[in-house]
Amino acid sequence: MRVRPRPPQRAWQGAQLRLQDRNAIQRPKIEGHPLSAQTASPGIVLENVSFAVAGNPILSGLTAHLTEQRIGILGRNGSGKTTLLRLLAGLVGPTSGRIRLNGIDPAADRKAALNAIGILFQNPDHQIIFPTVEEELAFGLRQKGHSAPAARALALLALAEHGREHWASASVHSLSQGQRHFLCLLSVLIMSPQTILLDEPFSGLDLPTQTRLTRLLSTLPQRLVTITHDPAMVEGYDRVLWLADGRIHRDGPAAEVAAEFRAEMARLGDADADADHPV
Ligand SMILES: Nc1ncnc2c1ncn2[C@@H]1O[C@H](COP(=O)(O)OP(=O)(O)OP(=O)(O)O)[C@@H](O)[C@H]1O
Repeated sequence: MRVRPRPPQRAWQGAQLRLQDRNAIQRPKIEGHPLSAQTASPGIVLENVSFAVAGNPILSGLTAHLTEQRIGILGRNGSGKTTLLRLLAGLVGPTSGRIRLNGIDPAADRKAALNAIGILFQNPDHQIIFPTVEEELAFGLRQKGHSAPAARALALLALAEHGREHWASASVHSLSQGQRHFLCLLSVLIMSPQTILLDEPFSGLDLPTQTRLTRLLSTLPQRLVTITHDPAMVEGYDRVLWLADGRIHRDGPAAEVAAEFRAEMARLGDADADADHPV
């Protein structure tokens, strides 16, 4: 659960991400299956990355080269996870240091970043911008150059593959929070990005939906970067960065880091520690 007020620019950041570069997007012809991935990639490079707001450091000196397919960013509330995700997505640039995703500077090369990166925000209402399911799914495809009928056909195909063809003309407001979340995931997958950034992907979802999504996510060929405060979410991953107080506290094999994190959280819980403790 979030314990801090969110900065104002966070609201509608998904819509902004999708709308602000509307005119900058190329219109290449997309071929192949809508849910297929693009080519594998050299990875994510963070070189001494720092980010500050009005002089207050939020992230400090992050350095890592991430080439694994399943990467977890683990940390307590306020540790800087979402800020790191926003930097990786290029929604903001670092105050100092260098970020590259598959060779792209995501804050500088918006056009390339929009094609290469998909983001699933924690709150689907920060992401959905169209009134119906079909329009929501078709939007990105239209931006990528598909004709309206082709985008519609691909949207219907994606829904049918998940047994949701009856959602096509539904108003997004008629869907539950979990269903809207699932729609957002489909909107990301239909674009076939190389890298998918997931912000607390199971937040607000019931257990069957979590199980279904876990299964779906585990089959994806893309690189996934998942941010979470829940070690169970990432312990089967390849690598986990543990963020604490805006720094990388620990970086290593997922099972190891998740176990250490879990033990430390249990220790803090037993000590009835304050939620703003740096670790
Ligand atoms: N634009 C901003 N202006 C001021 N402070 C900010 C801004 N963005 C983030 N912060 C602060 O930076 C810290 C890290 O925030 P961030 O949202 O990245 O944490 P988080 O690990 O994702 O937390 P949570 O798990 O609660 O979502 C928090 O103390 C937050 O209040």
